[in-house]
Amino acid sequence: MRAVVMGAGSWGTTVAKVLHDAGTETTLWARRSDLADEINTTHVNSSYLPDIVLPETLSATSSVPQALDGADLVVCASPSQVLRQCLGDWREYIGSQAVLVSLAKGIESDTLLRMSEVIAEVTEMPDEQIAVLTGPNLAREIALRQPAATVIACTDHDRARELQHTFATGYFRPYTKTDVVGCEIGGAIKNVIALACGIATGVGFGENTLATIITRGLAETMRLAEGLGARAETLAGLAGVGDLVATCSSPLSRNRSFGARLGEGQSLEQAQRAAGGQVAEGVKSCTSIRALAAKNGVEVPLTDAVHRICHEGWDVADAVASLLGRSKKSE
Ligand SMILES: NC(=O)C1=CN([C@@H]2O[C@H](COP(=O)(O)OP(=O)(O)OC[C@H]3O[C@@H](n4cnc5c(N)ncnc54)[C@H](O)[C@@H]3O)[C@@H](O)[C@H]2O)C=CC1
Ligand SMILES: O=C(CO)COP(=O)(O)O
Repeated sequence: MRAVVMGAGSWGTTVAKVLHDAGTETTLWARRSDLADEINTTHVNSSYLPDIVLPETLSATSSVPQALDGADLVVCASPSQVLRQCLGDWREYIGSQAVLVSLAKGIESDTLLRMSEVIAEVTEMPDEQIAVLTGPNLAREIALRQPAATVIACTDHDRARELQHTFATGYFRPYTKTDVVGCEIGGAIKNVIALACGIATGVGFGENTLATIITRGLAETMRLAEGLGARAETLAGLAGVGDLVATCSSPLSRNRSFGARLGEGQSLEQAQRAAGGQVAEGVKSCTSIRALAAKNGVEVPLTDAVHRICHEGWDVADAVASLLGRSKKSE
């Protein structure tokens, strides 16, 4: 088995380290040649994972043909909104028998497709060759080898089991699932809910507000996921509640931090500048998830409020009034 991780952001770099620790021969592809050089010579990715020393035998390249040559496992580590464009550049070098694993947590703008759907559309690979890895996995903690679990989902359970072995280490424990839809919807929405938690923290609201957002965010996630054919149990697991709790609670989350800056009064542009090139997927996915929900007749009031704060000029008071002024319901 030879693996390549396509994308040397914080999660791509970390997953390459996990695969290496799991005993899988792994190459990391970086868009920038200076970053590939830095990883090869200093074994550090100072742009995205400063202070983490990478294994000396983990090599990086910025050449797409070299990275993909002979790769059995292609891990797609680009942000959601550029994955299609990246796959277009990679497609001709991906072997017909290769297995593709998506790490991205988002819904594509305009098409409203999940990432595994984007991969299938661009590469024309069958579903049995496409999997998703998702769960409560803040990159820095995993890079420090702190224990955590994840989910590897593929419609072909045997394939998911093979990948489970490929990614398993003494600190990283993958579980398998066949519910790809539930896993991807859980991973995409939790970023939006983490933005909402960050906004609440930024304006100074406390734990009751956060617990309310997380719990009602989970309800919203389950409604949409089930509406799209997912199983409720998936959202009760690592890819749903697990990731939601980790992302909504941690100052390491880029989405939560982005939301906090908005809550403190920064503009979208100021918060984007402060993110320093790191992706907060929820900022774009709030709009695509809202549209996906509308298309399927599912109510997503928190996602709607985050979209309006990010893109329609609402302030937090508008969002609170709208959310708490909704018709009264049973839980
Ligand atoms: N960082 C984390 O803790 C985790 C991230 N993820 C997901 O992994 C995906 C990748 O995120 P990170 O590695 O964290 O990214 P990052 O925010 O650390 O780095 C940005 C990455 O995007 C690439 N990039 C930026 N603009 C691009 C463009 N126009 N074309 C191609 N590539 C471009 C950069 O080269 C870099 O690799 C995201 O969907 C994220 O939600 C999932 C689990 C954990
Ligand atoms: O997906 C993540 C943790 O599982 C990372 O979240 P952020 O993108 O908000 O940092």
